[in-house]
Amino acid sequence: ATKPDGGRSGSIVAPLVTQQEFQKIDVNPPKGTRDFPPEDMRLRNWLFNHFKEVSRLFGYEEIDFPVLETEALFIRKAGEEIRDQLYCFEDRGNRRVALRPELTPSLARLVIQKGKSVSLPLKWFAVGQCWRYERMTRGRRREHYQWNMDIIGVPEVTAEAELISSIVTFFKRVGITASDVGFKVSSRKVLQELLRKYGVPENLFGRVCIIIDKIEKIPVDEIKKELGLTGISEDASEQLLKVLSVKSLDDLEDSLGGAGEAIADLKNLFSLAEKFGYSEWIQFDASVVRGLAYYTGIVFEGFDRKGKLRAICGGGRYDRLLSTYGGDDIPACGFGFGDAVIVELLKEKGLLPELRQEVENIVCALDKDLQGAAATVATALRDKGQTVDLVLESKPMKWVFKRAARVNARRLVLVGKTEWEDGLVSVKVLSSGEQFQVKLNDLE
Ligand SMILES: OCc1cccc(Br)n1
Repeated sequence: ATKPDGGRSGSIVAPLVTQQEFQKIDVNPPKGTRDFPPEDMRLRNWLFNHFKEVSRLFGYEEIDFPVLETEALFIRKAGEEIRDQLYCFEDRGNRRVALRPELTPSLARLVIQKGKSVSLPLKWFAVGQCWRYERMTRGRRREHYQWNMDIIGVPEVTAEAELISSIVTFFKRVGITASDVGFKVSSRKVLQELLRKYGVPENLFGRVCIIIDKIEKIPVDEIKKELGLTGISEDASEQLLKVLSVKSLDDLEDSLGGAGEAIADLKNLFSLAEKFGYSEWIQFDASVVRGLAYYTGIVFEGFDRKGKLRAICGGGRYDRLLSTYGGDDIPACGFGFGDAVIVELLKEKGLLPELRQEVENIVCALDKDLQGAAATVATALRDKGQTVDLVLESKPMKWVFKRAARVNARRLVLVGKTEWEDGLVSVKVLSSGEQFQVKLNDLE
């Protein structure tokens, strides 16, 4: 019988780890994704903390959901880009799943799941990573983080007015002003009223909006062709495109032949903007449609007034989304705010914060048999809530001073043999050079 180790026993020779067992890996993250090393993570935390603090300022509650959802949650037959780029696959249980491309469908799912156990209105916020699978021809990102705030259960335009106020609050907190950024505001009820006027069936509404949203991205003949494919008459298409170039609410009222819901909503929003104190930030712009099929009313998007960047954020009312998932007919509105364009804008405005690592103390034993004592000192400081970088091995002082500078320590705490016997440690304040000895318990 062969020996258990295939005949190599006797002189036990540790088998060499042969080369093929090490396979050099690609240390870069997958295409279109990012790592967040400390300096990038500090900026991300700074940004997300502002998102979350503003949300809490407005009384919203934080929620979260899985980045993985069933694919069906995002399958809408409206020709949206977000659908074409869905990061979807079949899992090991042969389930069709997708990495979420946005957060709103998950929020809708959670509201329906909670059903009668939650009382309306709900004011929820989330900051979550969203994904798209785009051929990397354009070298664009496949993931970004989105800040969302949503109000569920309020049909009035006060909801949209408050959402815009929260974004304005964020901009002001990071130093962006109304001369840097504005909001284009419109209402899809304009398109809805026109489609009804031309007898276009309701079920085409989402699709038509997605086509119209491409107005500045593809030639107008292509837009007309795609509208024609939905069965809309040439005349109706002309009218739809004409209304998008309307420059004022009064002109819109004229072109719609009287004040319908769309005009009433927009007038109400503009008067509320005055009361919230952000009138200078918003303007009516009939060409804003947004690229998500489920919006049904007010839509808005934040833009940089220099026109150099893509939309900073966007949102609107989506009163039908919950019922399309089999939920009750609950009105809702919200926005999404990505983590990419805002950083480009802050960079351009010179508003990116200088964020350094900060540590109050670097603790170091002066010889290796005091390493335990140094651990005691570190723990005592940490128990007082003080941040400590503990030098974990015996190092020359030159090394310690270099590390103290690198971690931006405020002071150096040295544990020396003679002082420690008297319960003392030596402290050196690195900015002033001030030096003193102190009893460990008195070290604040
Ligand atoms: O803005 C659309 C979008 C969705 C998911 C991921 C990325 Br990057 N961008």
